[in-house]
Amino acid sequence: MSKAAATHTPMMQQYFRLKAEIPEIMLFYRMGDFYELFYDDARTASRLLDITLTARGHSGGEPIPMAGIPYHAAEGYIGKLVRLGVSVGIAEQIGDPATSKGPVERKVVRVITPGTLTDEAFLDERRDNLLVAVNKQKQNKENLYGIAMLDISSGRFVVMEVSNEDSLLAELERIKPAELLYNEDQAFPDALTNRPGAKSQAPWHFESDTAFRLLTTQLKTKDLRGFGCEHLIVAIQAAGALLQYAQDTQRSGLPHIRTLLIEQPDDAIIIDPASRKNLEIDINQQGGTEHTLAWVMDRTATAMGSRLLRRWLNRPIRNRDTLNQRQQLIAESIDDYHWEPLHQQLKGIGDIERILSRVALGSARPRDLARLRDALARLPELQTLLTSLNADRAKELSALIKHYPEWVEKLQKAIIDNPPVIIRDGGVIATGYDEELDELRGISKNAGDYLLEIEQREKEKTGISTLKVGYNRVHGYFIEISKAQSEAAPVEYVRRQTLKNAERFITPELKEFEDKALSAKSRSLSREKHLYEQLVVELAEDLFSLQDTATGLAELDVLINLAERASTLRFTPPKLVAERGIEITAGRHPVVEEILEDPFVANGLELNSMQDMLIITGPNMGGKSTYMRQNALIVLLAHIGSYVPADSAVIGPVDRIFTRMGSADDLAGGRSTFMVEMTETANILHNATPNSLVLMDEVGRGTSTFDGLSLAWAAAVHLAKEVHALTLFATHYFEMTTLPEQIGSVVNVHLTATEHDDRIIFLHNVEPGPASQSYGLQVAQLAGVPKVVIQQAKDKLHLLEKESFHNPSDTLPVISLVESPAKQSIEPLIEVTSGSPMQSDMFAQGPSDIEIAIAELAVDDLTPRQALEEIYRLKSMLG
Ligand SMILES: Nc1ncnc2c1ncn2[C@@H]1O[C@H](COP(=O)(O)OP(=O)(O)OP(=O)(O)O)[C@@H](O)[C@H]1O
Repeated sequence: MSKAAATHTPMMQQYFRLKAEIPEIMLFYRMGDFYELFYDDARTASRLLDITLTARGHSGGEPIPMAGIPYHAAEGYIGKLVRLGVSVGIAEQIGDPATSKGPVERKVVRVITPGTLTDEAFLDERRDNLLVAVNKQKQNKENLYGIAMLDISSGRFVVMEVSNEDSLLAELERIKPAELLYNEDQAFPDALTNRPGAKSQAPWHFESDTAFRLLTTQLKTKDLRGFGCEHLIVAIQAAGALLQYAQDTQRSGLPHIRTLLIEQPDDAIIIDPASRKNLEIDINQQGGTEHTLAWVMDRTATAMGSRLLRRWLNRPIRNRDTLNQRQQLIAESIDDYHWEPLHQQLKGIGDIERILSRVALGSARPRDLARLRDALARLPELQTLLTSLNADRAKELSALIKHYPEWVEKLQKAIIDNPPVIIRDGGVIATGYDEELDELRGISKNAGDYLLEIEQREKEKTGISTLKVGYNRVHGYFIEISKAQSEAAPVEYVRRQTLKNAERFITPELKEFEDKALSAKSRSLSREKHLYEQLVVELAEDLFSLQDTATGLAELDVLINLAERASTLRFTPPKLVAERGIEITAGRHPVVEEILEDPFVANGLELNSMQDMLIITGPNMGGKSTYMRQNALIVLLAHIGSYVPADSAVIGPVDRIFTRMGSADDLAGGRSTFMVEMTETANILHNATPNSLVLMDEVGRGTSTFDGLSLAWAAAVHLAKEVHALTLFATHYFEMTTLPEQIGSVVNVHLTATEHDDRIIFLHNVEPGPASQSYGLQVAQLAGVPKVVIQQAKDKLHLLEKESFHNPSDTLPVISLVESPAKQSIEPLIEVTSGSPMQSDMFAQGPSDIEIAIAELAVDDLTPRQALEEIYRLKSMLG
């Protein structure tokens, strides 16, 4: 303790001791009915929570800044702080104030951090809340990254390793950690360390031996071989740091963490952060959840199902057997609407996954147990419904889910129908569950009746008419008999008090009643608490089996949900095949179709080894982006096991989905729109494979026409000739439509539109061949650009078209491909030839006559007179 601290009051000294245990964490220090915060914690809390900053006395001669939060309202404030990324430590009084010398003993009983939340009140029920640790190691000159993640509210604990920084960032974008721990001795990119909730940890947290010991102790195993991850050293070190942190914050065992799962990057379709954003899987471009794929696909009955569905959508898998098994269950559920009663049953199940974690951590609330009781009571009916499905996965899930008749009976007997939120004030345990509790409750409730009963009985027994039972605070319960009759009191009556006209007695029975009655209330409360805790402990003994049940129910919920969606939205089962390619007939965009009031125009797609790139042209607003995205979403849905919005779909292996689509500046990252566009393009060119689905939308539009077109061209050529990726390439550069003439596997398609009364009508049909017209001005008119501007644009367009006709060498470039001799050579040769009807580039015109004249002036050689003449000449050229 510092010298200054030594001059503090004993209470403040205790505060400092506790604060030193968790220096980085905001400390809530319990004082009676308040939590008090001091110094910087008080200042920060006052700012963040908008609460008054005051002072509590002086310490070391200085006023102590203080902010107070009422105990009963603490939950709301803590929730707000944690959502803002602040971790909170709770110091409770654990000593007995009556017997304490000096300040009552206090202890930090819990630390609540953004990534280790379990309370229902703090969590978003439809979103995983993950704690993640990352670690890095050089291996053969390459970096290897280890990632460990834990959902403490379900016990799911996963490790993985990735081999480069991009993959690391991509995984983090998928996982979206609420809190992220990284080794402070290692260099990580700003994109990682600047994430909200990122925290550096001392390097020794990541030591192998400690990690191994912690993990084997937690998982109760001798080594990690059983989990198949003993070779993932870098990830295991991260897992050790993570587990240590979780244990430190929970300050209790974590029995619900019992296994370690491995995610292999190759098991899933890889989606980089930009593509994830573009595809709007569960978060839209604005950061909301509306109009996303999850928004359409999620009608799950339980919150745990909803979270699992989001996990699936964010990590589509590639294992065809698993996917086919899911499809099989969906198919059977659609038959005869089997999904409907199952969905109804699941609705009554609730979020038992999170309830069970709270059971494991000993923090389950009465309503948790009531919900668990109601959920378990539904299992027999649900199991019966499941038996009507023959799919292998249905049988496996049924085996996982099980029955718990003893628990249903016990919980039904133990917990009242609608228990209060907390156990503190009692009223949770039902009558008839425990004799002792019933008796204690009976005493406090029926004390009056009982006393009358004793009085009546004693009167009859003794024949003393003046006998009555009474109570005062000093002497407690007594039997009072008038002086005159007091001699007739039986021998077991013990004299307690003599009054002027009466004697007061006590009997063993009354004494016993007194003991019971006086303490009945508090004893019934503590008995109730004890019984409750016992129930939670006993439940925890069945934890593993109950957790399996929750896992099975969550998956069943997702699959039943997919069956409902398929049936309601007219989806069909995709065929997953081993041959490369994608063939879709009448595909639809699941989200646009939902939002659109007009009918959605379905479009097919055919990509295979003979034809692996489509150049897509068509007017703005014609539906190019929609078409490209719908194909990516169909592929994605097929890889969670879902049916897809198409009349039919045959899908070969897909290892990655890349999208390069409209982007904004990355101002925070210091990158312009064009820079973002090119970074994403580079990523695709480097990493795409023949099995990758690549969507390129208007590549090159962020720079001058010549540069943009050249880049777009070169990128397309590289993808078509070198990578052979399955590519959809939308462009407004009409010149790109000549590519199929040079590369056999590239095909033109276009989105159709037609003109009616000078207005454009979009037909949204994908047809073979290039678009014949661009309709840019019509779309601008549609968008409300002022009439005079449209007219001016039309005039300019005519002029440009005329000039391009008369003076071909001044106009647009058409690019012809020179066979690229080597793999690296992706540079096209630009030849300036005839113009194009599609797009004219005002800025790409050659210099005007007047510009040429000015450029040719030899200014230094002119006399003043000649200079004046030149000015006249130039001016006349303007006229
Ligand atoms: N197949 C379709 N059926 C019905 N409506 C469609 C279809 N495709 C697109 N649309 C409608 O057209 C709008 C514009 O589509 P989209 O953004 O895909 O056009 P685009 O060709 O990519 O335009 P731009 O070139 O300006 O980016 C969509 O928001 C949707 O309302």
